[in-house]
Amino acid sequence: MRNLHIVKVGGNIIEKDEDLQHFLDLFANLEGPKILVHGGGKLATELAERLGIAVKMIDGRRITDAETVEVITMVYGGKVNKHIVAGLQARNCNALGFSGADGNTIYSVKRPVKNIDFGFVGDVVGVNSELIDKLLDIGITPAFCAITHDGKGQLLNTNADTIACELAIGLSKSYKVTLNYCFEKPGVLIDVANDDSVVREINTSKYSELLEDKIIADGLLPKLENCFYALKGGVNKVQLGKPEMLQNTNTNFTTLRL
Ligand SMILES: Nc1ncnc2c1ncn2[C@@H]1O[C@H](COP(=O)(O)OP(=O)(O)O)[C@@H](O)[C@H]1O
Ligand SMILES: CC(=O)N[C@@H](CCC(=O)OP(=O)(O)O)C(=O)O
Repeated sequence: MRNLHIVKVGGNIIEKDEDLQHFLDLFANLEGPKILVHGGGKLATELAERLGIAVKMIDGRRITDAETVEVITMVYGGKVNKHIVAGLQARNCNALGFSGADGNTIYSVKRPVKNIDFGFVGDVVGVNSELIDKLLDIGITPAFCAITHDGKGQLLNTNADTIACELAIGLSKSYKVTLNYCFEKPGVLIDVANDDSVVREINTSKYSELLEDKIIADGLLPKLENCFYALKGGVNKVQLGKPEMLQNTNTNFTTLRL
């Protein structure tokens, strides 16, 4: 089976252009087929606030009303996605920008209302891996933003970590996938203020231990849920850390195992 790298880059890196450009250097240098998935939550929050649209987050997920769908479409599908695609083109990496609606690549359903009404937030139902596979075959690097669609004309806001995870599971049928979550920390830290406290390997029992000790908190909670879901779904390797982990050097990062 061929190798495939799927790399998700988070909002804290995207927000600082210098950090984003450094990430793009390392991503563009990866050999072989690759897919980029980007967030941009912080930039969406900034624009919503400038426009006077209230921002509400619950459990790390954005409550997405009709006005917020407009904001995220402009920020994720427009500004951030096109900036990243242009940055990759400048590095001779032939990127093609996608939302899940483009080529029907990622379809989802509006999250059913239980205790909380998240609004126009999508839960992924499927991935059009056939089309993505064909694009990879002709040397295209897809760059996905955090938007999916319901097939009836509605765009849905979908967490970028989840998009990366679902793409990784969908493409694991035809590739040996390494799923990389790049963020501003060198991995899961025992002490979030100390970059030297990286947990190098987390298996399911270590995961339970870290959860019990409340070491895994905030944005890391849904991220690690996605990591283990991906491994159970057949993804070959899942790792978490700073963009340097893409270089295969001696950098510290976290590897997840079942
Ligand atoms: N134990 C921990 N190790 C590393 N990061 C942690 C830890 N606990 C909480 N975090 C926080 O989780 C955040 C990463 O989650 P998130 O903001 O969702 O990432 P992303 O930038 O990919 O969207 C980090 O910015 C960090 O502040
Ligand atoms: C439903 C939901 O919460 N979607 C996220 C999508 C962006 C994202 O995931 O961005 P980061 O990776 O930068 O956090 C949001 O709007 O914040």
